[in-house]
Amino acid sequence: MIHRSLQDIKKMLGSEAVDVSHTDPIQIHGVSTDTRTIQAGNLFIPLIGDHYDGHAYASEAHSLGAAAVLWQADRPNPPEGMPLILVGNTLKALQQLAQAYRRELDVRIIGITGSNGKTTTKDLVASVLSTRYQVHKTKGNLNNHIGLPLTLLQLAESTEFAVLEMGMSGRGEIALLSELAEPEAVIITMIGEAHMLQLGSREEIARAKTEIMSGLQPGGVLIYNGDEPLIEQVLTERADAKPFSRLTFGKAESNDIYPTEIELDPKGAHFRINSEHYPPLFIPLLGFHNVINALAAIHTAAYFGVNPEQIQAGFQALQMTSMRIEKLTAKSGLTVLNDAYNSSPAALRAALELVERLDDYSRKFIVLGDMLELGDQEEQYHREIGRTLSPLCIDEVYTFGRLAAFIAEEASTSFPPGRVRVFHDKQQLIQELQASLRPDDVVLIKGSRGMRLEQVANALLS
Ligand SMILES: CC(=O)N[C@H]1[C@@H](OP(=O)(O)OP(=O)(O)OC[C@H]2O[C@@H](n3ccc(=O)[nH]c3=O)[C@H](O)[C@@H]2O)O[C@H](CO)[C@@H](O)[C@@H]1O[C@H](C)C(=O)N[C@@H](C)C(=O)N[C@H](CCC(=O)N[C@@H](CCC[C@@H](N)C(=O)O)C(=O)O)C(=O)O
Ligand SMILES: Nc1ncnc2c1ncn2[C@@H]1O[C@H](COP(=O)(O)OP(=O)(O)OP(=O)(O)O)[C@@H](O)[C@H]1O
Ligand SMILES: C[C@@H](N)C(=O)N[C@H](C)C(=O)O
Repeated sequence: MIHRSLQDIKKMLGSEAVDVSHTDPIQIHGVSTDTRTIQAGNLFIPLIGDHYDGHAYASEAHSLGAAAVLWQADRPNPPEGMPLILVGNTLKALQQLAQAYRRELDVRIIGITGSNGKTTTKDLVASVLSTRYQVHKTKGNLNNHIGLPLTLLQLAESTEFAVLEMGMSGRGEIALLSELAEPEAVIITMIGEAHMLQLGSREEIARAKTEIMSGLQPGGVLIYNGDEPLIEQVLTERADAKPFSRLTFGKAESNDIYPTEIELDPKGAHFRINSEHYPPLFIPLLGFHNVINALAAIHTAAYFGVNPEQIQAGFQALQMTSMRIEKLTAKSGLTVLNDAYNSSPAALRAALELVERLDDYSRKFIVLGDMLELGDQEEQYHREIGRTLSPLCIDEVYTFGRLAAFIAEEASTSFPPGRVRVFHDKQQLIQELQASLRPDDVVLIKGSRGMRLEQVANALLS
């Protein structure tokens, strides 16, 4: 994490800094925007949010050990008796400080975006690079205009690689993140339908994702899913002036790397790729889509000099973020596939394809929550999923939420009576599942973040 004097911080803030209250040698150790997690020595940066104004917590931050605070100049009554830097805008100051700190480090940065697979690919890339380098990766899902700057400010001076997840839900957001991080390599995992509400079409989603090019260093590399024609299309539109190289991955043999043999089993995926330099590979992740995510990690690792044996070792040592097709076993023996972090049509199709292939369980249940932020086609998207469900591959369908009920309505036309059930009360859903599920069953749980379906997974596991 950042360790600098208050005077240095003021210099790093550049034009954002208006004035500093102290000239004595105050040392800053790390940054916090939240008094609920602040550490002694931190610089407290109060942000103005949806529920609170962080400036109201500046004195509390100081009493909790903050070494200094930033204060937005248009906020009344700046506190006295604590080291303080007056700034034009605290959010912009956070971002400016993060970029300045990044530029002082020797760190090499990899940025990852895409509709789905960002977090998984970030964890895979970090794991394979860690076999050779000191790597820092985005913690959890801290991937937006606040989370990414905080991640940059967490970097140690000795960090060699930073693997940063870049999330968005609207135009211009990825460009900002890329320009803050100034990556040497960028990855676009795939283009789905997530955040269609804000963007309106998959073409616009692709344009938003390719904004990641805007901060790419000259001579950098773009690693992207070659199965998605929209990426090539919008890249042509961009006509980025700076030189960059490109590497493709995907299922099609037209990609630079593609899988040649795949065997999915209950513990993960065995596969080979189209290069004799690579031994058979294994990832401890379920689903074909994760093989594709692993290809992105292979490209990235090889680009930075990690050899095939180190790549396989990295896959074996994978530390995966939770709630991404997380396979868990209840005390009863029930298998829970907790995929509750988020949902969107492409992601749900990937998860359902995985479940349909499973054949080690007595019965297969799916619990599907609403897919949010899909815009005016939301009902159609849910109905399309419902029409893909077959009683030959899935035994029981449980839905939760207004939109997921459309999945059930369509599925009911092909499932026997009583095998498709609609819920709008989470506790009732949990009770019914607990009454129905048996130890040798498997249950997939998936819904958008706003549905909080991890509460269902946790209840079944307790
Ligand atoms: C601003 C902030 O960090 N808020 C976090 C805070 O929320 P809360 O409602 O409690 O506070 P406010 O935001 O209203 O308060 C303003 C500040 O005051 C501080 N404060 C408050 C109370 C207190 O007692 N002391 C205080 O100091 C407070 O800390 C604020 O700084 O807490 C919540 C619970 O911990 C956090 O969830 C909330 O974080 C917000 C949502 C946030 O954006 N956090 C980032 C660090 C982050 O990266 N969060 C990720 C999720 C990011 C995400 O959704 N990504 C999208 C793609 C990007 C979409 C983009 N358009 C966007 O807007 O995000 C995705 O799909 O992946 C995470 O939490 O995992
Ligand atoms: N390459 C992929 N193609 C389609 N779906 C995928 C892919 N990778 C992951 N998924 C699905 O998306 C879910 C979320 O994966 P992950 O968290 O890695 O994506 P993300 O892009 O970080 O998502 P979010 O934007 O919600 O944070 C997975 O559990 C899986 O269902
Ligand atoms: C917060 C936003 N990026 C997100 O994850 N939206 C999903 C669809 C949700 O809120 O459930």
